[in-house]
Amino acid sequence: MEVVVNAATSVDGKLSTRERRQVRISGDEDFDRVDRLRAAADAVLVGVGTVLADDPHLGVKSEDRRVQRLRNGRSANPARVVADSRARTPPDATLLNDDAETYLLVSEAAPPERLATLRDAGATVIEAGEEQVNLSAAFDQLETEGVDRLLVEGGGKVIFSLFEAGLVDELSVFVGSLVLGGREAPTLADGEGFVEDFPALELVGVDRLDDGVVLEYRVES
Ligand SMILES: NC(=O)c1ccc[n+]([C@@H]2O[C@H](COP(=O)([O-])OP(=O)(O)OC[C@H]3O[C@@H](n4cnc5c(N)ncnc54)[C@H](O)[C@@H]3O)[C@@H](O)[C@H]2O)c1
Ligand SMILES: Nc1nc(=O)c(N)c(NC[C@H](O)[C@H](O)[C@H](O)COP(=O)(O)O)[nH]1
Repeated sequence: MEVVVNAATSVDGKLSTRERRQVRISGDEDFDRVDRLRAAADAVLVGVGTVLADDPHLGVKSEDRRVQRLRNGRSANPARVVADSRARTPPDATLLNDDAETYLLVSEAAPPERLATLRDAGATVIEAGEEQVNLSAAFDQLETEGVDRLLVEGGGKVIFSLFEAGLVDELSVFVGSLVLGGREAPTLADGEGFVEDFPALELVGVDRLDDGVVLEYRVES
């Protein structure tokens, strides 16, 4: 499976404010670029922290692109995937609506009654890992469901875990012209952090977009 990570950060590497409040970091050109990435993906993944903070939809915004997907024999929208070890996704979350299929990646620690509620709300549950989701094992199961290209839209904890597990193939980051600051504010890669064996990135693209830049990398290890 090809795993593509995309995020928008402030110039100091933050994904949002210390209150985890969404900020408009990029602009319309970047949102259109993200829409193209979504349209090219079989599924779009976020961590449950992002679901709780932003209640995202994760669908393709452009009707032309949805129509093109249907013409190509695909679903109008990519599937939605939430890394959600303890099944904390609210049953009324927007991404559980009927616009696309939704997979919840959970661990053995997820309470069975939560799983029953979320299945009733339309989710397909994939279990992998004891305490936290074992992303590598969960991705193997997603692949059997036909997910060959997965777009990851954050947040910082999930992105770090994916790098730690060596699962990232491509990374694109829109760096906006603003400073959010705050040592508690989520960054592109949170979690424990690396002290050695940092992921090796090859810079393959630099583009000016909106009032910022998009940096594109291929991940070598
Ligand atoms: N600017 C952007 O592009 C962008 C994109 C997405 C999110 N955000 C922001 O990021 C913040 C949320 O990020 P976050 O880091 O708190 O949460 P996150 O979205 O990374 O979710 C973290 C949660 O995912 C679950 N999880 C399951 N398996 C995991 C694993 N193997 N490793 C790590 N986590 C696993 C855990 O329950 C964990 O608490 C919000 O403030 C949101 O607005 C910004
Ligand atoms: N490209 C981009 N520029 C930004 O300035 C910004 N704040 C995000 N943030 C991503 C984000 O945290 C959301 O999760 C999804 O953008 C929501 O997606 P929907 O519109 O609900 O489909 N992304």
